[in-house]
Amino acid sequence: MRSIKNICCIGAGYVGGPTMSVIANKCPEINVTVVDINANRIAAWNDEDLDKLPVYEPGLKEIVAESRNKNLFFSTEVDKAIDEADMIFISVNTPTKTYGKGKGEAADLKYIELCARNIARVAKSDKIVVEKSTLPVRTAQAIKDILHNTGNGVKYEVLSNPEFLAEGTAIDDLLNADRVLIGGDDTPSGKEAKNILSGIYEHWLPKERVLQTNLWSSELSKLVANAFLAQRISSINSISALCEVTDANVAEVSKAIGKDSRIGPKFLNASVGFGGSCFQKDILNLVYICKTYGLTEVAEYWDQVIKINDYQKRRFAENIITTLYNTVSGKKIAFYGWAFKKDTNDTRESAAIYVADTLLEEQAEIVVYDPKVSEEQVYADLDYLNTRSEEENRKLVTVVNDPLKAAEDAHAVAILTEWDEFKALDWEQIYNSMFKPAFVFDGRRILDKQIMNQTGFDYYRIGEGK
Ligand SMILES: NC(=O)C1=CN([C@@H]2O[C@H](COP(=O)(O)OP(=O)(O)OC[C@H]3O[C@@H](n4cnc5c(N)ncnc54)[C@H](O)[C@@H]3O)[C@@H](O)[C@H]2O)C=CC1
Ligand SMILES: O=C(O)[C@H]1O[C@H](OP(=O)(O)OP(=O)(O)OC[C@H]2O[C@@H](n3ccc(=O)[nH]c3=O)[C@H](O)[C@@H]2O)[C@H](O)[C@@H](O)[C@@H]1O
Repeated sequence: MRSIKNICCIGAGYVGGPTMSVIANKCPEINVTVVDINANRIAAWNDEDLDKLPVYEPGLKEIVAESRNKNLFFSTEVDKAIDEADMIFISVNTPTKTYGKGKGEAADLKYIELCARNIARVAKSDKIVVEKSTLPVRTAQAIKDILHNTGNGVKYEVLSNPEFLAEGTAIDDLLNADRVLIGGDDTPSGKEAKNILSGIYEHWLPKERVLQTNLWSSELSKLVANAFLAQRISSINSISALCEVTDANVAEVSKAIGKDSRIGPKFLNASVGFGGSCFQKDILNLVYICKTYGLTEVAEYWDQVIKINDYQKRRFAENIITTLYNTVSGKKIAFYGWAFKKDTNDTRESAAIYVADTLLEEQAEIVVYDPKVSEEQVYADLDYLNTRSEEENRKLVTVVNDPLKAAEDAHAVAILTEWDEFKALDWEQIYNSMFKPAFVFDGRRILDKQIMNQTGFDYYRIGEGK
């Protein structure tokens, strides 16, 4: 079996960066070069100050510190890294299309195609090309078509190796993956390529956790895994609405049903709605694929997961408005958290953005505090929605770096992200600094209801009557 000396990964984002750092760390005999066209991102990956890495993940900076410039390199020299590599991971973004056919649903594959064409143009020796990005089922066919039509004699094997890490726990997820999935052709060279990639993961994972399948099962399994996970959240969030009007408690319901080993306890936390760059995008993509094959009922079934998620975000915002005597105009609302979950600086599709947008339409004033999200990012997220002018967003929204300051003279605090530090805040001091009645809307159910009520707050949380 061929041995791999050089790996190149195209795309130094939330997946490419952490995944390649772990591979380099666990496979010291392999040189790993992560390349990106975004020079700022590469400069940040190379920054001597490890707190400036472009991705915040617990445990990441330690791994980067151990391996960087030994066998882990970050570079903008894409062609050079492709040329030198035996194995090339494609880990570029695959966002939802914002134009043309499939707008708002299909995955935009232009970056993937550019990578394939770049490889076809540059490669002079045989390569294993690995799809790491999440892709619609059958994308590997398009990649093969591009690679196999160069006429220059270079041979390629295309593998699908989707990534299952979650942000905030990426390093732990990579080091202790439930499974690694490798799809490829069942030809002798396809099997050899799958075994070579399996061998890389077997440096730190038991062999039985590395699954090999055909290409299409692997591509589709990634979309299905995300759809099932998101479906659990929408299921429990739909029940949270029912709990609020029946005096049932969603946490008690989650616990009760989760004890059934057939259901299991994970991913049953009711929330203000799931966010993140992938759940919505991947389900929309699944819906689009089903429609393309004429599977209308299947498409509608999965679309409902998104609809409930939109409903949950809207419901949370509308509850704030109704509770604050049907008007938030000119009222100050402190947002605790902007990231889509704790322990990440990523804000893509964060529920906070949409809750803010609804409240801003009602002329609320919002003060945001998030320990890892910058002021520019908050404004960029709101501007991207195009609901109002950039000036208005800056007039109505302030970003501060102190949670106590955010709450000063506020009418309400809304908890949008479950950062641990919010539990340890001096809530009595917060109460004293706010307008009365002082409202707290806990979209993450992280605070103790009894203590909050004793402190004097009007405390509401998702999935429970007051
Ligand atoms: N973010 C996550 O937690 C997970 C993401 N995924 C999937 O992984 C893929 C990547 O996601 P992220 O890392 O979050 O995206 P990202 O947006 O953080 O990173 C992608 C990077 O690719 C670069 N890029 C785009 N086209 C390029 C080209 N032609 N040449 C060189 N660089 C190029 C971009 O500049 C960007 O830095 C997506 O398909 C996503 O669905 C899968 C599992 C988890
Ligand atoms: O393909 C991807 O991008 C990744 O998507 C998710 O990972 P991620 O979005 O990073 O984070 P999750 O922990 O899944 O959380 C997603 C959202 O759901 C919310 N959530 C999660 C769990 C829960 O019980 N309730 C809930 O509201 C979180 O707060 C967050 O907003 C999957 O968990 C990963 O396996 C997958 O690789």
